[in-house]
Amino acid sequence: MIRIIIHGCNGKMGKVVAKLAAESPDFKIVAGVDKNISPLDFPVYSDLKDVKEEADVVIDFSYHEAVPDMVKAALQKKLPVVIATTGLSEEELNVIKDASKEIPIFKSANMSLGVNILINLVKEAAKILQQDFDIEIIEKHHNMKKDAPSGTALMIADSINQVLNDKKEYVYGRHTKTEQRKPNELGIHAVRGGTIVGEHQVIFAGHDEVITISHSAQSREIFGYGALQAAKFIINQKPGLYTMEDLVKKG
Ligand SMILES: NC(=O)C1=CN([C@@H]2O[C@H](COP(=O)(O)OP(=O)(O)OC[C@H]3O[C@@H](n4cnc5c(N)ncnc54)[C@H](OP(=O)(O)O)[C@@H]3O)[C@@H](O)[C@H]2O)C=CC1
Ligand SMILES: O=C(O)C1=N[C@H](C(=O)O)C[C@H](O)C1
Repeated sequence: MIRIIIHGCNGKMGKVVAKLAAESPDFKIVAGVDKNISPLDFPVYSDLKDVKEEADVVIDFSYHEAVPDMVKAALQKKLPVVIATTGLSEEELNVIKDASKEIPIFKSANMSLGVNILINLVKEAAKILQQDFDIEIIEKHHNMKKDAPSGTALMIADSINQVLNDKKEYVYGRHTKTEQRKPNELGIHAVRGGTIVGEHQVIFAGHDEVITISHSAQSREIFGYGALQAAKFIINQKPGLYTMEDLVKKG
């Protein structure tokens, strides 16, 4: 049985992870960390460094500013970490990279299998269409999401740039633009409203034709399930920074 600490346990995703873990004989939530420390089915602390329970891994769905201290505490405790939180700054990413020299860290802006398949399809399309098609990404999320654009939209954009001969420049929305679109642009657009779980569309627009590759998350459970699979994977790895690609490769 894998013993888990959930960082951000009182949030929307923290609660989903706790519910899925409780339904499985393979996982046990031994403690949680959150700003709100009312106890759940497990003890809840305000800081990872104060957690007394023995654990095998930390799963983090919290807020970008909370991630560096969480990673430093995991490093002290020599605990592997699964990071799902998005909106991380360069500085926060550097803390993660440095820590991954000493502990195994799994990080993905999207824990669903589907988005990771979409990324493979989009890379193939981008290779073929790069000369004549404009690429734009539209993401849609619920009205409580704090970061924009989504981590997934940025991850998709970065994976497109990996395969292009001439790298694109990201353009976020176009509300202040007064000139026409340049060929080297990759537009990224964020929509926020209601309870949309998470939608990503990648549009390849050519002359008189448009190809759209899209993914629509229909529940938060797909992310929670992916995070638990990532936890199972990361506890057996050497120190390093791992992604969904590593997990999918492993089968
Ligand atoms: N990779 C993936 O597949 C997915 C990633 N995400 C990402 O995960 C993150 C969380 O999403 P979601 O659950 O919807 O967000 P919520 O706001 O519902 O949950 C975040 C939780 O973390 C808590 N928190 C904030 N700061 C701290 C801190 N310093 N220490 C401990 N806990 C803290 C929040 O408390 P309070 O509310 O009091 O601020 C809240 O309870 C986001 O970045 C989101 O983009 C979401 C879904 C899928
Ligand atoms: O905040 C969310 O809800 C989600 N965030 C992730 C992101 O920023 O890409 C993943 C998912 O789409 C849900």
